[in-house]
Amino acid sequence: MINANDWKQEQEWLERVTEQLKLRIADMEPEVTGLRNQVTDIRRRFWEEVTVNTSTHEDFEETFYSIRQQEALLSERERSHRLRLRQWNNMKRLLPSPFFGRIDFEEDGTGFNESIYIGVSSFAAEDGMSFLVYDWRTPIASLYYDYSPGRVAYATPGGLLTGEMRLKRQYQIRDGQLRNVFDTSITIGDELLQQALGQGADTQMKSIVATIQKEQNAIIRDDKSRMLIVQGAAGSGKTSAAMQRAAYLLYRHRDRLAADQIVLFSPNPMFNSYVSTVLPELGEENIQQTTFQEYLAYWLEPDMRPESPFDQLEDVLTAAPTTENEARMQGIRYKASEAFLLALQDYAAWLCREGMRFCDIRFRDRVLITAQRMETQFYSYDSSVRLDNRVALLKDWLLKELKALESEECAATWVQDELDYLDNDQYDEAYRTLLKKVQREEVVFDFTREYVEEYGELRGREQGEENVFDFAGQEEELLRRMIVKESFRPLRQEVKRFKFVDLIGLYGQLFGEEADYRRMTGGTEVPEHWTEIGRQTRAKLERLELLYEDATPFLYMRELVEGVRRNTDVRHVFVDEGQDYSPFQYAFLKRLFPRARMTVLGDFGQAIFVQATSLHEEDSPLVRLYGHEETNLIRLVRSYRSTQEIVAFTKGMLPGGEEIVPFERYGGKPRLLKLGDGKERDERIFADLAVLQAEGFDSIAVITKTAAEAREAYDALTEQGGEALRLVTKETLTFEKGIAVIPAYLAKGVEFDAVLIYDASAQAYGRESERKLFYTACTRAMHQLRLYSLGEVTPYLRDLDSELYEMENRTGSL
Ligand SMILES: Nc1ncnc2c1ncn2[C@@H]1O[C@H](COP(=O)(O)OP(=O)(O)OP(=O)(O)O)[C@@H](O)[C@H]1O
Repeated sequence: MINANDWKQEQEWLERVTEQLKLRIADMEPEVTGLRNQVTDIRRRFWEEVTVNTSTHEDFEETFYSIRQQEALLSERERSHRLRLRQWNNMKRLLPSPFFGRIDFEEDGTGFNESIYIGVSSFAAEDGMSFLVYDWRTPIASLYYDYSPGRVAYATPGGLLTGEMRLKRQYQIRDGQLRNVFDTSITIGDELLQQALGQGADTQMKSIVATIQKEQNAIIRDDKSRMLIVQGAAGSGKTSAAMQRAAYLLYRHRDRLAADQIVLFSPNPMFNSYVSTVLPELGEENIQQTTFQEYLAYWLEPDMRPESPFDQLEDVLTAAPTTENEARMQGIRYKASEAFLLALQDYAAWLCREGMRFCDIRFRDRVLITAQRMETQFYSYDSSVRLDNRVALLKDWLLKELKALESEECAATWVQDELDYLDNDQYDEAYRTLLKKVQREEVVFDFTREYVEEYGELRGREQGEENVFDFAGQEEELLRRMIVKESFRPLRQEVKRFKFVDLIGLYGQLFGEEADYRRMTGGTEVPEHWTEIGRQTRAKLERLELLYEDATPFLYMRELVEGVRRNTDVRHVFVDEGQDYSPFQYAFLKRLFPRARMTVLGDFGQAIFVQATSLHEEDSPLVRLYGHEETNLIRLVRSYRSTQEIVAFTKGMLPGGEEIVPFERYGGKPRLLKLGDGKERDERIFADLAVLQAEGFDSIAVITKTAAEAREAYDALTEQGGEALRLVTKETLTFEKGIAVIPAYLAKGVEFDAVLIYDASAQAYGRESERKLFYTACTRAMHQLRLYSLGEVTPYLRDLDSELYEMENRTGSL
């Protein structure tokens, strides 16, 4: 705390800033409202203000300019309104807590010591010459996060500025009232951080701008790397850093970066809702949020059904040790690897020589163009032309062929049958609608104009002049063409969408005999259990299903064949829980977003999927993706989420966990309860839930291993009388307070006041491969962790110092 005099001065400064804010908010209100009204007014009267006359060329030109002028006026007002509204909203956001930090800084050579107050946005003095509050994202504010008092330096667009920091101070201001002031020397206020972390879990992630730590600041402000990789322990603030980084980037590049040019890949839909308020809280629009699964579904044909990653994981978790399951595991690993990516590239090269597969083009139960003809045509092209370009040539050829076939088809008997169905009214109706379309210049198909022109002309002649030729014959001919053209339309569209390529056949053909696979992919190494992997893959493909591990390679192969689809608008791709993506998926993302920088945040300690990617190795596929030069690898080892006791317990079960440093915040030790049977366990959990709620813990999770177990636990606890329980499934979209029953893999990325591990027995968590899943579940706890075990306890706790937790046996004694 500071002395009384300082306190008084700070109080006065706060009052001054608050008063200024209030004045400016009131002053600006009429301007903001005025601009909004003007915009509405211009929109409403847009056409009244425009002179529309298209009689002559000059009139037309005048009309054109008049519309352009009106448009320019509207967009100028809209821009001013947006700008002023933003300033106004920023001031309103500042009002309850105008600043949270201050540094006193004397820049070398100036002899002038300036007090810099830092808040969630900038607030300029009325003269516009100085700032009463600096936005936390300004270059000078980085001093606050990076240094303690003493010699300091910060980067500006004009170069490095050095000087002396004489003071660093933190404030707690609530509802405009000064509550606390701390002078800090080393890191940013342990006091503030203590208070922030001591609070209960929330259904929405909070912004951390007042307490960003130095190593997190490096992530937030990294503006140079093409690839930024953050390996951080559970609860080390990776997601928090990612969200503040988005806010920082939007601020720094406001003139050229919009919120929808940043995409965040989240672990599940519920997580999207959890982080969705951070940016609006910071005065920024939300960035695009999606899951990889959503992205796959978007790119795949609607009739393909990709498996969800959670179903894949469930299969892995519940798999008995059979050859079939072992093969699936091998398949997942292999299909996630760089080796498979390279194999597919080799496969594309092989397809240039042989093996392409096409689908017959069928029409009314007949084959119009056979796959065999396409193949012959395809391999007649110059062999130096790339695969996708050759496929494009074939597409053009097919469209031409279809045109010729279409003409021939006019004579077919089915066309006559259709013609017979048209009665006179339909003839006339068709004529009238077509005529209207032409008059409105909304000609949809080429034939319409042709038909209407000729038909109209014929009618004119019929009515006025002598009928010199066979009118009925001509009309029938036109209608025949119209009918055939309409029926061929879907064929043309399918050709344009490359439906003539048998993608499923192409992918399936890879998974045949081992020797064939080697031949097609240039001698690639083949994983163990190849025959079984192939059988499983093809069985799914036959049902138009794709295993999760196949979805990305399948899309990748499609791109090799049909050409790359790219999103060049997106400038930043953030991948949270980055350890859960395969090297293959990263390579795919890189191709998909060629103009984007990538930020990958994750924790290899929480790598629960078989296809996990290491984030911390200097020479991982992830580092190789953009190369060492363009990659920055940051490690976070300080964990903020859980109490010291919970971190000490959880890190003990993780190989390499010793390096994790807990933040000094204390609560009770984790409790391990050994119980006799399921009923006893459920009764005990039920009672514990009541106690925890009575102690004020609002957000509690009963974490299970699988979805089926979550359902069981939910039913059992509901039977005990628990009414307010919520079962979380992979479809759950929102994160809510109360008691959640949730499988561990869906609890990724989120946190709870108290966590109860439903089954911590060796039977549930016995395999080494599930250690990280167990660790992930336990690290969701902020304040309290309880583990319930029927029979033998999971071996992950075997080597733990028994001092790290409290053990309770059946009788309830410790
Ligand atoms: N600098 C900070 N100031 C205040 N709170 C922080 C800070 N850094 C992290 N936290 C808090 O720590 C908790 C964990 O943060 P976050 O969820 O970002 O961690 P994470 O590394 O993404 O965790 P995990 O990998 O386990 O999901 C959150 O409650 C967050 O608000």
